[in-house]
This record gives sequence, C-alpha cells and structure tokens, in this order.
Amino acid sequence: MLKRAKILIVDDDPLNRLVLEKTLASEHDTFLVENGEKALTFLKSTAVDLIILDIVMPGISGYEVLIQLKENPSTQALPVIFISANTSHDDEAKGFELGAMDYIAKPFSPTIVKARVRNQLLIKQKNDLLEMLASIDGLTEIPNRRYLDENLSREWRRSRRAGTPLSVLLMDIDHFKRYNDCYGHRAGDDCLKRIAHALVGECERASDFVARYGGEEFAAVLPDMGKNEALQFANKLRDAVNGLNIPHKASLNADHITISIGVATTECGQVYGEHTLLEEADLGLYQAKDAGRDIIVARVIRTQ
Ligand SMILES: Nc1nc2c(ncn2[C@@H]2O[C@H](COP(=O)(O)OP(=O)(O)OP(=O)(O)O)[C@@H](O)[C@H]2O)c(=O)[nH]1
Repeated sequence: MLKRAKILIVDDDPLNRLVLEKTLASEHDTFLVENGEKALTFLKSTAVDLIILDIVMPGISGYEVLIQLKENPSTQALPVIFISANTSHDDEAKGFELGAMDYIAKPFSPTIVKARVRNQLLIKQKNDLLEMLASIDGLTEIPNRRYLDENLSREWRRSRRAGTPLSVLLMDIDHFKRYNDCYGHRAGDDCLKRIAHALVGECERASDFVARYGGEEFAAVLPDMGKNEALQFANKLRDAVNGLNIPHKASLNADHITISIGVATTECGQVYGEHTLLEEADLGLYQAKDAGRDIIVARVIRTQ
C-alpha cells in the first residue's frame, strides 16, 4: 500500500501549481514554491519524498535545480519528475541524463500525473525498505555496523559544521565467551537480543542511536552531547544492563551480565576524523576492561 508522501511542487505558473495541488493533495501532503531558489531553500529545512519540477522558470532553471540536488548527499537520491512544455526528445533526454526519474509534458493530464507520481513513490518506498533492511542487524534487529558508519560520518560532518560536541560509546559484554561456554550459543544469542533492546530503550532523543558494532560489541552515537552528559548516558546504559539481571555464574567480575564502556567525545571536531573518535572509544573500552570490567572510561579529544 502506498503511504501518504510529502511532495514539493515547483512551478512559476500559479495555475499549474493549483491544478497539481488539487490533483495530489487528497492523497499526499503538498508544498508549493514558485522558483528554483525557493525550492533549494525549502529543501534545506524540510525533507520530502518527491519533487515535481518545472524546467523553464525565472532565475535558475529546473535543470540547474536538479544538478544542485545531485551534488548534495542529503538530496541526491530524491526522485524528481520534470514537468515541462519543452517536449522535444532532446529536452526529455537531457532531463533523464541529469537524473530525473520521469518527464511529464505540459499540458498535462491530472490522471497521468497521479499515476506517474504513484509509480515513483512505490519505487521509493521499496528502495527505502531495502535500504532499511540492509541497515538492520539480523539477530538483534537493531541498526548494524553499516548504519553506524554512515550515520556517524553524517553526524561528524554536522558537528564540524556547527561546532557542536559529538560523543561515541563503545560497549562490550564482559566475559561473554564464558557465558556462551556455560549456557550455550543459543542462550548467548538471546542475551545479545535482550541487551540490544535494553540499550535501544534508553535512547530518548531522536538523534541518539545504538547499533550492534559486531559480535558482542555495541556502539552509541550521541550528537550534541559533551563529555559529562555522555558519561551520564553511559551510566544509564550500564544500569539498564545490570537491571536485566541476567545470571552469569561463569563471570569473573559479577554474578550477572555486565558491560564495559569506552566513551569518546570531540568537543569542537575540526581536526580528527570520525575514525579517531571510534579509536578513542575503543581505547577507553580497553582501559575499562583492564580496570576490572563493569566500568566506564571517558576520553575527550580536544582540537586546537
Ligand atoms: N552467542 C553468540 N556469541 C557471539 C556472537 N558474536 C560473538 N559472540 C561471542 O562473543 C565472545 C567474545 O569473546 P571475547 O572476545 O574473548 O571476549 P569476552 O569473553 O567477552 O571477554 P572480555 O571482553 O575480555 O570481557 C566469543 O566467544 C564469540 O563467539 C553471537 O552472535 N552470538
């Protein structure tokens, strides 16, 4: 089933905008702007699912708008349908070469616009689903390493641009090999699932996320969070795992499952890459293990 989508309509002709809105507004949320500059500005603050884009407009053309969308990582995958009175094969071919998904000739039939919009939205919905499945860990059903890498890069760039802090936590279950050896691999799998959901359940802000980093390791990415807040959050995560009270009679540091955590924070992110942040968190985790486990060690990267 097709979900209600957000569609940006860009056309300098008020009548076209009105008819397109009337055609689509019963099934979708529509946003109307009258030129390319306003479209690009609008997209900086609002995410949409599809753009219907006129080509000949005052100011920058629809072609130029599409070129700029393709240059920006956050908009390059957005489906664009050109709608234009330029109906030569060359015009149409140019639109597709630039990356448009479809090309509708003016004057247009509302029924055909509806059908073509529907087709593009169905393709996008399926692509989004595939993208989501590729980002989910099969065992725990929380975000996987691929999701973490992509989103950490994005958050790193954002933190650099805005000069805001960014924290990363690396968490590792203590003596998990002994747990598997004692209770069996299947019980180990169940334990991983319970821990994953306990960690994810502690993320209250939409921007925070926990991913399975690999094996018995998890990571959290915490945008706009400085060292002290990140330490508090790490404590919450450790308490949540302790609170599960999963018996671990083979553990050498407790009678139940515990985790150790390395915390790394970059306080103004100009110099180091996101990989340094993960390396620092890993170093903190190593120190936490070394210090006896069920422990949190925080490290701050200060940039000059
Ligand atoms: N059941 C289960 N076990 C896993 C999975 N992935 C990794 N492991 C196990 O996690 C264990 C990790 O062991 P080690 O790296 O030696 O670490 P540890 O025993 O937790 O010891 P410390 O980290 O030093 O506290 C190994 O026995 C892996 O087989 C998984 O998906 N399921």
